[in-house]
Amino acid sequence: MSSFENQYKEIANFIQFEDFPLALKRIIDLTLDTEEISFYREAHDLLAWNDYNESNLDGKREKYSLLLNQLYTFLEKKPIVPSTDLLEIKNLKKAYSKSSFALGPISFQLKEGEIIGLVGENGNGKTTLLRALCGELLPTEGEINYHFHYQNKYDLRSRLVYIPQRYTSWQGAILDQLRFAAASYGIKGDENLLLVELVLSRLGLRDYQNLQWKNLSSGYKMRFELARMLLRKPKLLLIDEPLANLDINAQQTVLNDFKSIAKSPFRPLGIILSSQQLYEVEKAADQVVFLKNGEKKYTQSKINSENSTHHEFIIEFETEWQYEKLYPIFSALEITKLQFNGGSFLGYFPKTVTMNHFLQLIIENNIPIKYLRDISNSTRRFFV
Ligand SMILES: Nc1ncnc2c1ncn2[C@@H]1O[C@H](COP(=O)(O)OP(=O)(O)OP(=O)(O)O)[C@@H](O)[C@H]1O
Repeated sequence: MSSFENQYKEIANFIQFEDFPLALKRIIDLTLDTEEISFYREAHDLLAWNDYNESNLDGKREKYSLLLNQLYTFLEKKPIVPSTDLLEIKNLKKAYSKSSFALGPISFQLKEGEIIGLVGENGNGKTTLLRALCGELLPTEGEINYHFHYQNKYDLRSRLVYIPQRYTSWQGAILDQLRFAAASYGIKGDENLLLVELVLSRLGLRDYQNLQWKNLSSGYKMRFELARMLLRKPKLLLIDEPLANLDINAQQTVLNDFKSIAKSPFRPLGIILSSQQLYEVEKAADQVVFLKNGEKKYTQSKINSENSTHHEFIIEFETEWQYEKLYPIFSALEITKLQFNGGSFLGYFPKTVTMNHFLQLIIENNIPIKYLRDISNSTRRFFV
């Protein structure tokens, strides 16, 4: 089954199980993928109908399914973009004249449709790396190769979008700002308003479109930046700490948004994001690059399973039981180390041990467990 068919089935499921907000977001993604004004109009009409039919579930099921099927018929004829290389950095280094900090050497590759999560404690070089990648900082050594066509530095900056931690401030209502941004990217006439409305809806900004930028919360300011990004259709999105000002639900939502935007079968995008939210980033990213004192300590990859082969089974768990009660039980699994870090235990076992073995022992011995996580392949193990 192609990635597009999977996408279609997933949306059909959202409709069937009445998750209409999620279905609508994904229908808008497909609508944007068509790049056809007639579909922008259809989706716009659906949004307008929605405003007066919030509780009409049967109507929603019918209308959403109709548009989804029309989109499917159109898009199944559109060629799926094969995943190609987007960015390669080789032995990149950056030193500052007024600081002892030095980034690198760092090497990695990014393909279209992939997400890289940059993780690491404060001051370990995440922002420095993103600024070097967007051309704001000149590397001291090494290479940055962008595998997409651009004519000059200015053109390069229009093919990639860098969203820093501190946003530029904007004047006026966000609808007007986005319409202006779209016009400056060459989107004129009816298409301008239709596209901006879709993008506003896609990012949950529809109810705030007439607010002044300065009155948006920081989470919504980030969404506004993403809306500007979607209008520009870049190849590469570099974004510094996008989860920093979001509550836990919004973090999940934004990461899922990143995933579906990056993995569009027709207009894929590469994303590099930095974050302190290790678990959330690990779930969404294809590769996690862990920076420590400016150096790449570890890359976790979902794409290349060789990289994720762990040497031992490490489990983080919480229980009220004490060390002396636990250790003899876990020796049945040949535990090599049991460590308490204040809040939780870390158990280190040979790599032949699996989660099922561990769970079996927990159940057989009736150990009360409050929290449990396999961190054998997680960068979490470097933080504990
Ligand atoms: N323009 C600069 N001149 C001199 N030193 C700098 C400059 N920018 C950053 N640094 C130093 O480089 C180091 C890495 O900073 P950077 O902002 O890249 O880390 P970070 O991992 O993004 O941190 P955070 O999570 O706190 O944003 C820090 O020690 C910082 O003081």
